[in-house]
Amino acid sequence: MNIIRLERSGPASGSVKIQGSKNSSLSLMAACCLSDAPVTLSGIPDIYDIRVICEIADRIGMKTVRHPNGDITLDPTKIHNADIDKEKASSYRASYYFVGALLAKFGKVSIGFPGGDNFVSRPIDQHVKGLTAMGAEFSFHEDHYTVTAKKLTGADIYFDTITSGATINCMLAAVLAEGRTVLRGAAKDPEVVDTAIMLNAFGAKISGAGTDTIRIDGVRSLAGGQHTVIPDRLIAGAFLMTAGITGGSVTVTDVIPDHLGSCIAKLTEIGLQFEFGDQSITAVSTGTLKATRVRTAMYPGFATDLQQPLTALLTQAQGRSIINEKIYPKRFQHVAQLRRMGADIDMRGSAAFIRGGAPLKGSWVHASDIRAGTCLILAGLAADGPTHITGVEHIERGYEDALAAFRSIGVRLSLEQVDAAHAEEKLRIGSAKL
Ligand SMILES: CC(=O)N[C@H]1[C@@H](OP(=O)(O)OP(=O)(O)OC[C@H]2O[C@@H](n3ccc(=O)[nH]c3=O)[C@H](O)[C@@H]2O)O[C@H](CO)[C@@H](O)[C@@H]1O
Ligand SMILES: C=C(OP(=O)(O)O)C(=O)O
Repeated sequence: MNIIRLERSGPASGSVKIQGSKNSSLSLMAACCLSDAPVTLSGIPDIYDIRVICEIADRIGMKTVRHPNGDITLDPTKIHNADIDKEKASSYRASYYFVGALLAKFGKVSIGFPGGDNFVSRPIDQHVKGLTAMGAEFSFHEDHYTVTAKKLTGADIYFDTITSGATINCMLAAVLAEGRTVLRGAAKDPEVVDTAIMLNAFGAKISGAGTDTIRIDGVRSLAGGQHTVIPDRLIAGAFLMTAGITGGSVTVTDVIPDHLGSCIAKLTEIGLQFEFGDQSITAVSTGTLKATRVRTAMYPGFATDLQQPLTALLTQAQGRSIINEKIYPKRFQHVAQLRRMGADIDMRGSAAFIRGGAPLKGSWVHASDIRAGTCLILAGLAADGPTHITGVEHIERGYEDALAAFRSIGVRLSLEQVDAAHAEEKLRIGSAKL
């Protein structure tokens, strides 16, 4: 099996070109099914979830071609069924977008349950509620679910909670539905806006994306075209934090600075300084960090996907920090791993109390999901001795080439092959010491 080995590398220094957004790409790729002509997408990262989508697309008849310049062309003109491979659908989270994207055209979608990072509970009741209001019927089976709709009709939908997934899924379904759909309490995330911009360019009638009320007037068909995905604000945020934990200077390029507002505000409270270009942000840190309090929230609040790398950063901040995880109250799998490295963190319900300044020591640790992986890389940069991270496949779900990106700012890390039994033994010894 592969592991990442890294060690303290001094102040990070240099610049990183930020890849296209994973979460937006997942939505855009599925949204292409709505079109009646080929679509070319630029900036789609070459990551596990995208490769799975290409395989799913291939099986339903949507040919995808990755060009030498990295663009992907998807041809939805020959889609012949909406029977989505169960296992592939369950190997990543956002497979549910195929429901919204195929329901109007086929009247029935069969698909595996969503997978992806597991934070104990990730319900889809708001997807069910929204699509049901538009005329869909769900039926749940052991390893898959089916959604049928004789006709999709516009509806007034009040979400019970703010969800980017259900907002996008209902928006996709509404594009070819009959009449007007109004989504109230909609998510304002940049990924929602990116999807709406692309669909509008192809002929959809969506207004209000980026606010909490989105109106969609159904159209008969969409022409294809070209679209460039937005940059990955979550990867960019984690690189800014790398400057903080190493006392260095890191520039992220090809970003949209506005998408990182709450992250930058929080890092400023902690003591980082920033310079902005039109499409770049430089974070500078002396390495002296102040404790803070943070509550995760939906956009434009502090993103839950940045909570894990922030936890690593706060283990090195002077004083007591409190992180309150409001989106996924149990998203703290990384805490046990940080404790193994010497971090002083108490958990009370959905809050982590971090006494900053405890020295970290390199250890064997497991990345249970993408952002836990980023968190452990950051912690490893503040630790004495080498850190060995297992669960590399989770990190690879989010990063096109995490090693190259971290190396470009001077981080010393490598991918090593080890015997799985050896890694398990090392992790077992580490947890027995806790
Ligand atoms: C592929 C993708 O884009 N993943 C992101 C997306 O996940 P995902 O789209 O799954 O997350 P949502 O925005 O839907 O979830 C936000 C909140 O709504 C709740 N909820 C969601 C749906 C539902 O039907 N019922 C319900 O109660 C969730 O439990 C959570 O508390 O947004 C999350 C929150 O920003 C991020 O962590 C993920 O990286
Ligand atoms: C939770 C995440 O992804 P997903 O929703 O795809 O599991 C993430 O990107 O941090």
